[in-house]
Amino acid sequence: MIIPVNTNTSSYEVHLGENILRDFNERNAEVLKKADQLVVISDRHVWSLHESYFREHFTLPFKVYLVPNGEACKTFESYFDVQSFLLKENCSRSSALFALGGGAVGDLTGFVASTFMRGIPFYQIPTTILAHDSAVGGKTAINHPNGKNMIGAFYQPKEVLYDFHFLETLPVLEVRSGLAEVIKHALISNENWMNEFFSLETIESIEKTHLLQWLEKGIRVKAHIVELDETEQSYRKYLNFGHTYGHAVEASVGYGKITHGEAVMIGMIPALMLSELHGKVRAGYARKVYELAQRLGYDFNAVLGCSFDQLARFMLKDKKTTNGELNFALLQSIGEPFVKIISMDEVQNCDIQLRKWIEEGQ
Ligand SMILES: NC(=O)c1ccc[n+]([C@@H]2O[C@H](COP(=O)([O-])OP(=O)(O)OC[C@H]3O[C@@H](n4cnc5c(N)ncnc54)[C@H](O)[C@@H]3O)[C@@H](O)[C@H]2O)c1
Ligand SMILES: O=C(O)C(=O)C[C@@H](O)[C@H](O)[C@H](O)COP(=O)(O)O
Ligand SMILES: [Zn+2]
Repeated sequence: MIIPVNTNTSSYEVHLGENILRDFNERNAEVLKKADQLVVISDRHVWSLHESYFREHFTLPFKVYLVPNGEACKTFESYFDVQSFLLKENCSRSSALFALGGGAVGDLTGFVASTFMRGIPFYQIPTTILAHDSAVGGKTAINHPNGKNMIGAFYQPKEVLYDFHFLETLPVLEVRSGLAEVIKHALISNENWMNEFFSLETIESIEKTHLLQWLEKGIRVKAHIVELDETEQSYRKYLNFGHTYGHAVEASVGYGKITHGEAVMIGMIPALMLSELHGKVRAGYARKVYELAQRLGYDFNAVLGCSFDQLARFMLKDKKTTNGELNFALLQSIGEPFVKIISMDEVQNCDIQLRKWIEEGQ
């Protein structure tokens, strides 16, 4: 299956399906043969699991550079190390990069590609469910102690190659993490789709065919929004649903201590509470999603490990905050997002409510 993405600055395709890595190579052989170097950036864990499949199906010569697993690679150090490797290997403006991994590897590689010799092509080869979101749309970044994804660029990949073969080794924790962004895509786009999740009892009971259909739907939602607004001037803020509070939790507990998806699921609960107040989302909906999250095993305890003051400091640095005002992505109704300025006191009320729910459940 192919999903086209046409933004203001570029057009590319997302190819998705089982065992499609070899097709990718054949399809792009002409262009790739012109490159003087092909460099695969992956993390140590992904490479240890998938090196042989990758080598078997990626038939052109390439070099590989491995970075630390997960969020630990979205640092200035890894950024510098990859750039140094590219220089050592005499890479040039005719080289191309391949991000083989989850969203962390994709975000890092994309940012390196956007700045190496002022920009070289890169390809996304996502290996997680979460990366149905991160590999599409061209947000690339590394973290700063002062906030998530603070240093980055909008820089679109040349192609996204989503070979479902890679997903077979994902542990439940990572499936759960990815599902949070899938649920976000449903919440901001389609109530009927969102209703499908309420019948879920456990992560393990999700059928693979359903999961793959949801990934496709998620990619379509994302692609559509990015096509309307590539650089987050307006509609793209909807894709940040759950992230204002979620990113604050992620940064407060320490990057990589909880998964990104877990943080997003946590952040969507205050966003839904606010949507009940400021939109027409029916009373009790935030609680219903919280209970779904509990059934699926999302761990909300990270919230209790951070003070609201800490969270507030990070929220004030959110990229959507302007002149000290928090611009929250909210829902008018399920599937109908909007953005509204919300006072910190209101967020604190949601935080108090959420902490009560978490403590009651202990
Ligand atoms: N750019 C965007 O638009 C965007 C969107 C959403 C999330 N993100 C970013 O993506 C990151 C999270 O993404 P993620 O959870 O995919 O990334 P990740 O790269 O952190 O991967 C999570 C973990 O799963 C492991 N892993 C990856 N693929 C595997 C596989 N096939 N089998 C077994 N283990 C595997 C990794 O080694 C890592 O330990 C965050 O940094 C988040 O900020 C970016
Ligand atoms: O693509 C987008 O736009 C998103 O907001 C998708 C989010 O899921 C993703 O986590 C993104 O990296 C967050 O962006 P940020 O600008 O808040 O760092
Ligand atoms: Zn996200």
